[in-house]
Amino acid sequence: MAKIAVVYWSGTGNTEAMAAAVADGARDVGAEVTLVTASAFDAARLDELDGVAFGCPSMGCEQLEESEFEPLFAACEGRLQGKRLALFGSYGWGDGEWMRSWEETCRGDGAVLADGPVICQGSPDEDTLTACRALGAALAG
Ligand SMILES: Cc1cc2nc3c(=O)[nH]c(=O)nc-3n(C[C@H](O)[C@H](O)[C@H](O)COP(=O)(O)O)c2cc1C
Repeated sequence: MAKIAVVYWSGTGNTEAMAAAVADGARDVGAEVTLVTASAFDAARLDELDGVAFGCPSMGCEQLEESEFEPLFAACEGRLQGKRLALFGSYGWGDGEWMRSWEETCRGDGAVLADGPVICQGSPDEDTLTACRALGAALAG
């Protein structure tokens, strides 16, 4: 059974709803899933996981949220070599630039993207939640 963590930050609940759907998708294919906020996750736990999904909305100016999520992600970066990874998050008015740079950073860290990132504007609709569940299943598969 694959061990997966879904680690997210969400200010107003949009990325949180996506995180729950990613976790559901991974559970649906039999994975053991931990759904956890960035502030409650420890980078060292990555070593015991088969895959990790990170979720963070576009904040700052097309950046990761800087007080909790970015420091956690920075602490994880050295442990991403060869790690199966999925990315997701919500944005407001941009064109997804934060996710393109984040994906590039993760590839540079040696992570293996299980599938393309899932992003959505504002709150996730049913299609987005379906895509999130598929992302979780791909990560666990
Ligand atoms: C301080 C702040 C900065 C933001 N910066 C951006 C941005 O650069 N680009 C963008 O598309 N959306 C930006 N947003 C909008 C959020 O990404 C959007 O509201 C998102 O749905 C929030 O997701 P959440 O509910 O998971 O917190 C920003 C929002 C806040 C509060």
